[in-house]
Amino acid sequence: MRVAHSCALRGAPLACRPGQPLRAGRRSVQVFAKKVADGPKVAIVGVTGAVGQEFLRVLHERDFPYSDLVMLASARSAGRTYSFEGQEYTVQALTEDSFAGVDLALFSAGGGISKKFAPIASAAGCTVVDNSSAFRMTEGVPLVIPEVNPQAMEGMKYGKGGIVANPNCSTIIALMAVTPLHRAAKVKRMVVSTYQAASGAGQAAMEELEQQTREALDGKPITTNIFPFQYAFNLFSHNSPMTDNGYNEEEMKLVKETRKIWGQDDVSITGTCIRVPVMRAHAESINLEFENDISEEEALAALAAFPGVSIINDRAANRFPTPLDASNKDDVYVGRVRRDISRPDSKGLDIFVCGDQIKKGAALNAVQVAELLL
Ligand SMILES: NC(=O)C1=CN([C@@H]2O[C@H](COP(=O)(O)OP(=O)(O)OC[C@H]3O[C@@H](n4cnc5c(N)ncnc54)[C@H](OP(=O)(O)O)[C@@H]3O)[C@@H](O)[C@H]2O)C=CC1
Ligand SMILES: N[C@@H](CC(=O)OP(=O)(O)O)C(=O)O
Repeated sequence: MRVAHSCALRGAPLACRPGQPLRAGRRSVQVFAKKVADGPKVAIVGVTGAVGQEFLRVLHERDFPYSDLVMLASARSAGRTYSFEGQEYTVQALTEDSFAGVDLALFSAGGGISKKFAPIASAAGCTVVDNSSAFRMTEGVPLVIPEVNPQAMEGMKYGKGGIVANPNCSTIIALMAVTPLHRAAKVKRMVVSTYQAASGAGQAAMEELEQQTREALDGKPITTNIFPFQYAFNLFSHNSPMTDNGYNEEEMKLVKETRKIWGQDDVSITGTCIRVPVMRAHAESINLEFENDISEEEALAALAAFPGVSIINDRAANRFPTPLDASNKDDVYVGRVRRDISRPDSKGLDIFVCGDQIKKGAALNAVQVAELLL
């Protein structure tokens, strides 16, 4: 039976409906709790973080069935409470015993925590969807975008143990747009330039961007805790560690993860990742070289037919996707679809993509993966 409840996250009164963003400041409307006796017992690891909070929103929006929820974070947050679908939950400190009786865990507390605790959870029979980079390139661990390669996790189910990795957010957003084109004309080479939002660096980075913006407008000294540079009214090379070949780790994730997800080692990929002062949606400019001919019309038709992709491509109005179009949305937005005139043939395209980093880039993709485990 469907039961009406109000819903609140982070203590603020929120009104929400399945499939709709939560809205603050109104009295509650009807929502349909999916707490069901025969659903999985679900743990959220890193529940207090930017992605952890989004997990709760997405579970709610998608009516994800669960029999119970366990909220886990560091010892710093133990005792904090969240109200979710009409019930109070107390955050517990993550320990090795946290997964007894838990069927499914959504991890988003950083790679170190995943490395240590995901195998412990799996050994206890809990199936893990890991949002960190810890196991993405581990052989035998599927790296899944449900619209692209759901077959990679065939046979896995909640309550049976095992780890599924959620790809890097820039990779997910790029491949949501490029995969339909790849299927239409086979990508040979891909050149990606990203414009990445603060959310990719966590809740504290989002707060720093907001604080610095106020400080800059007020003519005050700029506080820099998260990044070594002023972030407001600035941009800089992605903050992930530099590797020996001059690419940073974020750029190399795009290369390696794309090859694993497509199961194709011979695709050539290069990328430059930049952090821009945008709150929560990443943008990416992508140049593509194909094995076969593909026209702009064919590309647009392939994109329009792909689930989870929306097109904003109005040349006359100079209206194309923006990070704000994509913010808080499930879909990835694609536009600026044009033939690459630097080539003599019809085997090159440019596209521009925007996707919400916390939603499809992280929590939504992970919950869609979890749905495949039901
Ligand atoms: N798919 C992707 O591309 C993305 C992946 N991620 C992954 O998710 C992780 C979290 O991202 P985000 O939510 O943005 O980060 P936040 O900094 O906003 O949140 C971090 C979370 O991890 C928890 N945590 C930190 N230390 C511990 C600990 N020792 N034990 C248990 N929990 C701990 C924090 O709990 P507390 O509040 O108690 O400190 C908090 O809940 C990232 O580090 C990254 O690995 C994130 C974004 C995108
Ligand atoms: N890609 C995120 C960072 C991140 O969390 O990546 P990963 O999950 O690959 O560690 C960003 O925008 O910076």
